[in-house]
Amino acid sequence: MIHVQELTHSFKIGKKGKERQVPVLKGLSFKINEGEIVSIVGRSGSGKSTLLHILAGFLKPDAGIIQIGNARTSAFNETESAKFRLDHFGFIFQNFQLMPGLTAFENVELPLKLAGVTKRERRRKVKQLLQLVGLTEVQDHYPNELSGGQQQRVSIARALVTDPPIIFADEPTGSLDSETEQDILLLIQSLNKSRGITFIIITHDDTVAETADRMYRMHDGELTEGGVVHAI
Ligand SMILES: Nc1ncnc2c1ncn2[C@@H]1O[C@H](COP(=O)(O)OP(=O)(O)OP(=O)(O)O)[C@@H](O)[C@H]1O
Repeated sequence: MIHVQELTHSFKIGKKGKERQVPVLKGLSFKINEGEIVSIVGRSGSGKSTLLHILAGFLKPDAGIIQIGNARTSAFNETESAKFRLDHFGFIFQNFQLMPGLTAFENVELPLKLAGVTKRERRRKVKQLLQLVGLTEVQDHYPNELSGGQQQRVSIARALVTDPPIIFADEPTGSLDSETEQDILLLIQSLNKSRGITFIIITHDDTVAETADRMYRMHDGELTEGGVVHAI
């Protein structure tokens, strides 16, 4: 369970001597249950990325409490945040963020290599995940030899390889056509069901957001649960 209370954050902008504080998160309180798919939807500039960076421990909030399971992560220092992130979070990005010089297999293997897992165990795990996401046939291809949907599958397998209980998906279908988008959203749903992984999907797209179990709308630094659609 992720429990966020009264989270606030602002950025300082403007020239030196003329800076002003711009509030970006204005006292957010919400919960995300274990094993849920939750979407956070909002227009560009509404504060979604800032919220993701804070939840994942890349950025310290000005104030507020974040509790993840038994951990009060908002009180962590940078080292504690980094360790917690490695153990608990996986990430999927709009532009996949694959290493261009590594094959699909090697991209998925990399986090295990960095964690010092034996070669034998790495092979077993990577093969199992590539099969799960339907990429066994193209495991020796480099990212530029794969379609967008296949690249996103590689990045999903890479996010899963360390068995994190929570995966942050930042515009996971933003670079995909609508058919491939459906495939990836179905894959997320099936991984959520089969492995109980919590997914937090950040998106500006209502259609994507509505595929989640629950949806929060971010508007002007505030969060409301449900599908209140604001005029564009
Ligand atoms: N490092 C920063 N310094 C100053 N202002 C920032 C910084 N990062 C973000 N902002 C501002 O905070 C607000 C929220 O930005 P954020 O990136 O969180 O929005 P978003 O909803 O993720 O947008 P997008 O969908 O375009 O990524 C914006 O007005 C942005 O200009």
